[in-house]
Amino acid sequence: MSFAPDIIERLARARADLRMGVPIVLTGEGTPLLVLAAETLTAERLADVRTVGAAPDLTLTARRAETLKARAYDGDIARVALPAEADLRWIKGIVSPEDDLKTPMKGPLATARTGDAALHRAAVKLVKSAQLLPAALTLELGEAGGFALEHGLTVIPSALAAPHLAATSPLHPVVHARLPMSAAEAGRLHIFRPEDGGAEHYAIEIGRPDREAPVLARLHSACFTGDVLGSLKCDCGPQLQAALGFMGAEGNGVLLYLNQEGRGIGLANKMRAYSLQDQGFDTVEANHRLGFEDDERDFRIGAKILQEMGFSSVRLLTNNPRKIAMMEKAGVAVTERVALKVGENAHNQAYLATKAQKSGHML
Ligand SMILES: Nc1nc2c(ncn2[C@@H]2O[C@H](COP(=O)(O)OP(=O)(O)OP(=O)(O)O)[C@@H](O)[C@H]2O)c(=O)[nH]1
Ligand SMILES: [Zn+2]
Repeated sequence: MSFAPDIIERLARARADLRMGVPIVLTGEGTPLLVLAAETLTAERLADVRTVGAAPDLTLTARRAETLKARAYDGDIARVALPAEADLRWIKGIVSPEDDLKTPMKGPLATARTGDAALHRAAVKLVKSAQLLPAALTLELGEAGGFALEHGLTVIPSALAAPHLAATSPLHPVVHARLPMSAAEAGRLHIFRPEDGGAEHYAIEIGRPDREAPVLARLHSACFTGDVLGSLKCDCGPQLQAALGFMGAEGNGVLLYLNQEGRGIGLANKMRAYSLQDQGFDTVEANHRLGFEDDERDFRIGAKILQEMGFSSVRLLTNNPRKIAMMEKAGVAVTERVALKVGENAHNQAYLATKAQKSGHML
């Protein structure tokens, strides 16, 4: 019998630690690494890191490095040597693009080209999975166990963590209850909870769809600004209402409300992207300047929930070919694509055009 947390539980702890600014320790084949999320780093902790001995690096994604004109010798990441005089402001300026236009010359930045970067890569992945800016202050430790014990830090063995950072967590139904809605009186809301301590996702079942036939389905990603505030910058609110309306009119359907705000980067980062959009960058460029890929969502979650509910084929309401491909790959057949074009306005025309040009959306 053991009360000790397993690797999934330790990863959940590590994410919470990083979000609060607490360091964690990554172990693996190479030298153990002390990891702090750059976004939540404080001046006090930076000063503490400098007392440990080794010279810290600032590990960034290659996307962010490209914006900073820093060479990414490690492929998808870059290890920037932290100059001895660099203070907290300097670090925040490197990892966050808010001031890119005000202070465009941040370099030249020296990046490491030798040594093993596997743990640095794992560090960025972990920080990103905590929905923080994908950048970490990383410091090689002589020894991990005693240091972690002395400071009460969470230790993550990277080999054990890797499969869980790449996989979709299993999800389990928690509860469901009747929910009459204006779009459909015969509604039922199901709550699904992932095993990894991440956000819950919801399924809105309308009517009692036949599990043996393709169900009219929508994978909707949370958009606080569009869904709740009626933002005109995107088409999410009208798409949500139209999808529920179609299902109500047919009498059957399933709408998955996936808590993957901002295409998986979280609301804070989406607002950072919006601020970059106000400086003239489009939705894809803004994500890249922040260090993210165009779309960080894991659509396998949607397939898992549908399968858990007993569905194996869908008529999918979408204009996004990636959603169709990912559903098929995850084992849910898409027998038909049902177009969902609503909510175009003067504010979101460029956004929709960019999605068509750069993300392959069907117009
Ligand atoms: N990062 C980022 N996310 C955005 C932006 N505008 C909207 N979003 C998010 O994008 C997601 C909307 O995606 P969906 O409605 O599923 O749209 P889609 O991928 O275009 O696919 P379909 O609507 O099915 O065609 C939501 O999570 C929004 O919060 C933006 O400018 N930047
Ligand atoms: Zn939106």
